Amino acid sequence: MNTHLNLSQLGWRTFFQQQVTLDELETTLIARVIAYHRDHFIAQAENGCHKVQHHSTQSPLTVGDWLLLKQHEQHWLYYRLLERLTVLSRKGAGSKLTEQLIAANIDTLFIVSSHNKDFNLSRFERYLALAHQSGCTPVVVLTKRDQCEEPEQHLAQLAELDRHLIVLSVNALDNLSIEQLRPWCSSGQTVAFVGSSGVGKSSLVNGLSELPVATTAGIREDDSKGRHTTTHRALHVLEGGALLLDTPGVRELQLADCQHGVELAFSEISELAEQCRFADCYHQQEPGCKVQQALQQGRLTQRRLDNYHKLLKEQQHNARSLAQLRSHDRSLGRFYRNVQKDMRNLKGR
Ligand SMILES: Nc1nc2c(ncn2[C@@H]2O[C@H](COP(=O)(O)OP(=O)(O)OP(=O)(O)O)[C@@H](O)[C@H]2O)c(=O)[nH]1
Ligand SMILES: [Zn+2]
Repeated sequence: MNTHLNLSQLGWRTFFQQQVTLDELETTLIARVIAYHRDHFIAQAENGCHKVQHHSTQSPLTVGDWLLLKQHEQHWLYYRLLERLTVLSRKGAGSKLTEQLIAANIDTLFIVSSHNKDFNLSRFERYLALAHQSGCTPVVVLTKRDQCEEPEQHLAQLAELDRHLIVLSVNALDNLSIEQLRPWCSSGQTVAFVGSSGVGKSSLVNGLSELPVATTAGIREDDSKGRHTTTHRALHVLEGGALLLDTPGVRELQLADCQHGVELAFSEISELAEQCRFADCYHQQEPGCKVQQALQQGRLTQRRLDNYHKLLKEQQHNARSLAQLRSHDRSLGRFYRNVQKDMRNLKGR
């Protein structure tokens, strides 16, 4: 990344500015996290990149976060995290339930799928719920238009899902075709791409970049022994000035604490459900169920209703497990504090 980006090119805007006091403006450095590691991160400020130590006791950070840093001798120290405009998170990998921050302050989430067997409405619904929950604007990009006989069919199905949804249909290998993505890629905007393997995400990214992203991906930094090491950079500048947020692992998205996002992604079902006779209607056999009525009248498909129930169930399961985990963490924290207090009391005796 060009080390001479100014704050607005890095995505700075009024929402963040309003959180900084006059005193902080004078005494701290504003920076954005562009790469993240277990015990330190790389933050980019107007005066260049800085390696900053981070401890597990400090609030968790993720790529895209805005921070205030304070100088101490030769080092920059993490001082304060600014409130996020959007945050993308997911359930932790494997059976261990933790909430993982994927990225923060993304403006546009490009949901990529191809115009072929990968095209799957339920998968779109999952991604849309996630985008809505995070606060990012979802833009669906259908690739491989050149290999599809009837791309219009897919467009019609997506319009049925949500007629306000922005859907672009492209040949990712044709630079003229991917110009359609440009309106979301201007300077100061932060974008990310999600979608299954092989749908054309890299092709899109490379088509939108001045340089192949792979060649710009390394950051050289000096480790504690003065050796040069290279780390993966998660924010890249696209042609036109947008920042591309690219981290591994966004592909196996699961829902966590995402009921609001599911309700937004299935807004017509939520609206119907509000009119059901019973407030706790399961939309199965209950009399006066507006959802079942819409199904029978062909205004709603069984597939969509099933996926709505499936995603809600999945997110409820995750949310419950997360709540248990948090309460466990809290009681563990209390236990440690009590032990520390006891030790102090013992020593003080
Ligand atoms: N004809 C055609 N081929 C495409 C298009 N988009 C991608 N491809 C091809 O599909 C293959 C996969 O594309 P990638 O861009 O690597 O897909 P990806 O989503 O980045 O895949 P992962 O890196 O596995 O996540 C490549 O051989 C591309 O050349 C398209 O719109 N039209
Ligand atoms: Zn009902």
